Amino acid sequence: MTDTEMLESGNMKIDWVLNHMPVLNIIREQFAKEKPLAGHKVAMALHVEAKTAALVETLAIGGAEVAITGCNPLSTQDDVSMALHNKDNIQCFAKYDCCNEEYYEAIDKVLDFKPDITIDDGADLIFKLHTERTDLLPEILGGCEETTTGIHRLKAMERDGALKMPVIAVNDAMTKFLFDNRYGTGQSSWDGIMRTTNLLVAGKNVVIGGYGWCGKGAAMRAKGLGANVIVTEVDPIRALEARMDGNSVMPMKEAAKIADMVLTTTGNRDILKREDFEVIKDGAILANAGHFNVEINLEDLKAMAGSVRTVRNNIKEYKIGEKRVYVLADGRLVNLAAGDGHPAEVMDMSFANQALCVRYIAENKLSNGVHAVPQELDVGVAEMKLMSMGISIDKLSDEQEAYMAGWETGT
Ligand SMILES: NC(=O)c1ccc[n+]([C@@H]2O[C@H](COP(=O)([O-])OP(=O)(O)OC[C@H]3O[C@@H](n4cnc5c(N)ncnc54)[C@H](O)[C@@H]3O)[C@@H](O)[C@H]2O)c1
Ligand SMILES: N[C@@H](CCSC[C@H]1O[C@@H](n2cnc3c(=O)[nH]cnc32)[C@H](O)[C@@H]1O)C(=O)O
Repeated sequence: MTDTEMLESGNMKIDWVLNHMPVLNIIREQFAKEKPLAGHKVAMALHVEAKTAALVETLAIGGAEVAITGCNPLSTQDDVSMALHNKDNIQCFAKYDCCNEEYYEAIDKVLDFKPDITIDDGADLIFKLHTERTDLLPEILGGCEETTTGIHRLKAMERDGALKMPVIAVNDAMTKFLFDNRYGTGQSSWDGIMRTTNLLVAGKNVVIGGYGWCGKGAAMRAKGLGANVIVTEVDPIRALEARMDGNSVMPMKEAAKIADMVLTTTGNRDILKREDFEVIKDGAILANAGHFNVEINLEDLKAMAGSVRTVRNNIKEYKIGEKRVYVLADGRLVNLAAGDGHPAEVMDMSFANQALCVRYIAENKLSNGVHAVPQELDVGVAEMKLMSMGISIDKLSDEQEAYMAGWETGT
């Protein structure tokens, strides 16, 4: 593609998703009128694709200057990156398939811009700010974190007294994780796996590693596609929930023997490792929708494999003796590295929360530590989403409110 074609393609992708992000559009209109972010500099490390671009534009419309890079070496869409870089008050440094060095150089470039607000997906910017770029911390009003694992890391920093800035845990908003992690990952992971492999899911043994919000969504959609779903867990309550939702539950070492496809969604490392590869079924297809590229231990797989070759775009074959094991998108998030990420309607709510939380940080002085998304913002996003869907709901009467709040009546 020529540069002009790239630009056009990126802008068309952004226009398409914007037509399906009604809540973000309401916020854009408010931001255009009120300019709540005037004078602020927002640094971002998120998946650079069209829905993220819609968020970036919204912040710029609100008056902010924005610098952005990727949060995963394989999730950037270069046409969208170029389209963003060509917009007023926006700089974009993200590049698809960058090496480790380029990835962290781009994080530095975003920080060179001396932001006062950050948005992370996996805490990359905040980690740098607390290690090599501590000189920038005094200017930081606060940050937002998009994902579960990022929040685990930030809470660990807070526990150790190491977190020196306020952060809003956007992932933990109800209108984020209940929809994005569950329905978003549920749909987009299978979209990524199916378009990459061109294979049938029906009738296959599908193993889902982890039964958290992402795992629940992925298992639910695999079942809907006709798979026999097997869940692995380490948490007894979630394992029980998985069983009562109709899935089989067993340790990975057992599940690997019968798996046609494995999808990891834990946020933890080594969900698939040497002992599982030793027993894994010939032809098994492995994908990750959890965190970075640590859930499938590729070092173990490489060490065991006699040969490795690319057999189709985004599919590597590892040959262990006569056995073949296929890894999608190098074990990175299959929905973003081998797909277009979550559906626009879902990211509409996640990114509405981000935009409102950036505004909240700009307008309120927060203490250092991890903060919840204010409940009124979270409920407000749900109300706007329902309104955009043409759905109205009932209201509590005064009598009902009194009945629910009191203890004198009711037996
Ligand atoms: N692909 C995406 O677009 C996407 C979207 C949202 C979240 N995420 C990421 O996915 C991961 C999961 O997020 P979540 O919100 O579902 O988290 P969660 O905490 O709700 O669920 C994780 C589950 O994995 C289980 N687990 C941990 N170690 C395990 C092990 N060794 N074996 C089996 N199960 C194990 C936990 O018990 C838990 O039930 C995180 O890294 C998050 O950042 C990815
Ligand atoms: N950056 C790490 C952490 C996991 S990303 C998981 C996050 O990606 C977000 N996400 C999923 N799909 C999209 C998308 O299409 N655009 C932007 N963000 C997305 C989602 O909100 C989720 O919390 C990594 O790449 O491995």
